[in-house]
Amino acid sequence: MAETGSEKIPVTVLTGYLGAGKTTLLNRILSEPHGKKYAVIVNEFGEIGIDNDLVVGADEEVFEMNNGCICCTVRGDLIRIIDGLMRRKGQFDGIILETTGLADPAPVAQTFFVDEEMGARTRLDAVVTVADAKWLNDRLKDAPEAKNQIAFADVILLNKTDLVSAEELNEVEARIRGLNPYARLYRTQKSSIAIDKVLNQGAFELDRILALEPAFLEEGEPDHVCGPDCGHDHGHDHGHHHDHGHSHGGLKHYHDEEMQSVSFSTDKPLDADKFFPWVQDVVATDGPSILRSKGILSFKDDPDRFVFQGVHMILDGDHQRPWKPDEERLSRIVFIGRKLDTAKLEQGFLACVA
Ligand SMILES: Nc1nc2c(ncn2[C@@H]2O[C@H](COP(=O)(O)OP(=O)(O)OP(=O)(O)O)[C@@H](O)[C@H]2O)c(=O)[nH]1
Repeated sequence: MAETGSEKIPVTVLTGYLGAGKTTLLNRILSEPHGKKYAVIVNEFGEIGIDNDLVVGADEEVFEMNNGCICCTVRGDLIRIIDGLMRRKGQFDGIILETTGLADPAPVAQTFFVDEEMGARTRLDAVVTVADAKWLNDRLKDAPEAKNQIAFADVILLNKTDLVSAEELNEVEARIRGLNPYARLYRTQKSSIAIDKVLNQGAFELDRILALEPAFLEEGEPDHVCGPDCGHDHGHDHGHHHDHGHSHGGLKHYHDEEMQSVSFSTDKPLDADKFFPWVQDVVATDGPSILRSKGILSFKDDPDRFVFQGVHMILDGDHQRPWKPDEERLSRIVFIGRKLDTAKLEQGFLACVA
């Protein structure tokens, strides 16, 4: 078992594939009247910082790490942020770290053991994985990260139970159990779960993880294969594969062989009557290759921020809150997927300007 010294700050790592329901869970946790104060760290995929803005109470508590995947380029950032938090000890009861949907949780968890300072001041409480009941089976076939997220979990939320039949649900649960028979598993809708099933679990078991990955405690860079243009010096490769983000001009592309993230923004108000038909058409046509889409939008004559979310072809959207007087009314949208036609997406988005 990991040490559970009471003076150490518990860290909950929230993981799960793109669009599974991590932010939904985070918002639930932060909205509950638990009387506790949590520091939230969000590691996001893409440069325009949408997740940060989707977290409730985002103003004072959320620390964002945008420039790269958490297991590689931003591990230093993570250590620095937590170091800063430690100086404010006593002001919060725990740290919740939401990783990008494409992160392998192993190197993230590793940070808390390999870095001496981190190990002395924090304890990894649990890796909580949100799994999308509708899409998990497909992702287990084509995304190694999805498999690792399940394998490393201490707690699994089998989410979006409303989108599948009872039979499909049993099937996906059996698949999860095949990969990880140990985790506590809960079936959820909209990540609805009692907070005490997720936080303060004392569940992260180093022994089990070492059985899965003997090199877990090795010093140095985490184990994965970087893309050809990563620019990082990795000492060894134990066969993980990971996606890395690289900024090219104004756009940020994430890619290994094929996964990429493209984002666009405009400060001109959008026309809702143009935007919705366009985005519906985009996901209807390219839904299988677009794994995730999301945006924060400013519509003409609308005082509220509109948050739009998509997972493959399923779209969701709602008014979030009024734009603040001093806030720049920037519309931002991100698409994450394979073989994206960037120019066409950009053109389509900009054509939605009112
Ligand atoms: N039908 C259905 N939709 C859900 C459920 N849980 C979450 N969603 C929706 O799924 C979409 C993605 O949810 P998020 O919580 O943003 O997912 P995420 O894992 O944080 O996504 P990334 O940060 O992009 O990886 C949103 O539109 C949610 O409203 C559920 O149980 N059922």
